[in-house]
Amino acid sequence: MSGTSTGLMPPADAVTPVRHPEAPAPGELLGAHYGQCFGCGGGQPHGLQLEARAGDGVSVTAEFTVRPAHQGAPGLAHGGVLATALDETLGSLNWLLRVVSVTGRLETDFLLPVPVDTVLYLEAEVTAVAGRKIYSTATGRIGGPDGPVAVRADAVFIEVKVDHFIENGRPAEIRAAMNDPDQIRRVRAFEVNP
Ligand SMILES: CCCCCCCCCCCCCCCC(=O)SCCNC(=O)CCNC(=O)[C@H](O)C(C)(C)COP(=O)(O)OP(=O)(O)OC[C@H]1O[C@@H](n2cnc3c(N)ncnc32)[C@H](O)[C@@H]1OP(=O)(O)O
Repeated sequence: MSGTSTGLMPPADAVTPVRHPEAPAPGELLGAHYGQCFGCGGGQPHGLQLEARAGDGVSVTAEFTVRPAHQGAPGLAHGGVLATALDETLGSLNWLLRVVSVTGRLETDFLLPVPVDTVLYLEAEVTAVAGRKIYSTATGRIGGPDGPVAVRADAVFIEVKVDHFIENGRPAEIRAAMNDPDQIRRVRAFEVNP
């Protein structure tokens, strides 16, 4: 069974998403938005270390290999980890729009069990934008990029300013991030005036 709740339906005044003219070229690796991110950061040994690439239009692709640290049942990926992979892939659409946004709502369908060592082939695209609300959808396939869909999600992300993180993040990590020129460079790729 699969369906989409009304909170995920774009309103009548929603517009077609526009790829930012300075977005990374199709095929380009996007890199982590934060080195300590559980979804994409290289500094998290048990994290997903998901690598996303720009696609055509306002879309991305990504791959994630399920490791033993990601189990829920014996030999199978935890559903929350799979939801994280979808969330992270959807979050990397920020690079294509060049806005900063956070997940407001994420609705996930789990269609097939995903064993440890499986590569999950993810695709995500923005479907509509209404003010600060960014509507998007993602799939995760197994067995190859054209294999069966194991997980899918619909989401609404909400555009925020960088202040969202500065005001809400734990001060020690915020200070470290603001003192890291590489982190500041990444934020500038999203926002003109971070
Ligand atoms: C120096 C440091 C640098 C760090 C540089 C990092 C940069 C790169 C970060 C990228 C990160 C990505 C990472 C992966 C994705 C996560 O995992 S993000 C983490 C999980 N998400 C969160 O923590 C979000 C927590 N929620 C919140 O903070 C607040 O609820 C939100 C989402 C900001 C919204 O609050 P708000 O700004 O007060 O918005 P509000 O005015 O209530 O609503 C605005 C509109 O959105 C709608 N809306 C709000 N919430 C929802 C919802 N849940 N469902 C549907 N619609 C909603 C409202 O109905 C409203 O619609 P309209 O009235 O305009 O039609």
